[in-house]
Amino acid sequence: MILDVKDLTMRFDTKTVFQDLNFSLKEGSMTALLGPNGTGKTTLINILMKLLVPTSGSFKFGDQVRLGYVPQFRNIDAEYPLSIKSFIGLNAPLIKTSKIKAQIKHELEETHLLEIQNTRMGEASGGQKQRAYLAQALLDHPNMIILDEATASLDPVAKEDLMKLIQHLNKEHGMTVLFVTHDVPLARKYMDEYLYLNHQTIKQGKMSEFEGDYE
Ligand SMILES: Nc1ncnc2c1ncn2[C@@H]1O[C@H](COP(=O)(O)OP(=O)(O)OP(=O)(O)O)[C@@H](O)[C@H]1O
Repeated sequence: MILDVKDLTMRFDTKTVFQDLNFSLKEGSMTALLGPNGTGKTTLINILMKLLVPTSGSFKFGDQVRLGYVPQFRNIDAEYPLSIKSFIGLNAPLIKTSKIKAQIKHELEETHLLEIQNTRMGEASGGQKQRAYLAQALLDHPNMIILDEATASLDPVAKEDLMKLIQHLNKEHGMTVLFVTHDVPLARKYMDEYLYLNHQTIKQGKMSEFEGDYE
């Protein structure tokens, strides 16, 4: 197991977001974290990223885990001056040795951004910006990535491109994927398992057996 969650409970003041969540993720799995608005998906991710402390319960990552996090791309100002390449390099030491330059180039290739590396982030499309965030995360050589609504504001083609890239990382590099989304059809197409957070509890199963689209 790459992640084991035990009796995890989160309360804000008197509001219980979820109670006694139990689940685990297998190494190399592709899991969609689904659930209606406000059921605590982001809260759960923030706990796993150690940005929030749970009220009770625990979780444990496998000893070898290197966790990467890909946020939903922000509305970067059209005037934002950094190129795609420089933006990715923000997640690397300031002094760019040849080794680091080679790593950045590798991630530009991996995320299909090499040819447009000098485009300003402000001018890049939503899909390109989202792939730049992914490339930033990949610089840390993660073997597990958490993506928070990474396809939410992308057009259909950009969505498919991103999902194919994630699929490639999973199949070719054995990356474990936890993908927060509201897009059930997309999850059905690309994910193997689901975690469904609702009514303060979580259900886990095979994506092909997920019933309904809850929206
Ligand atoms: N810091 C906080 N203080 C108090 N309540 C909070 C805090 N953070 C989140 N909440 C509440 O916890 C609940 C879960 O929020 P969360 O953002 O985790 O849901 P979500 O499933 O990610 O929603 P969405 O799908 O809309 O992104 C919400 O009712 C929210 O108002």
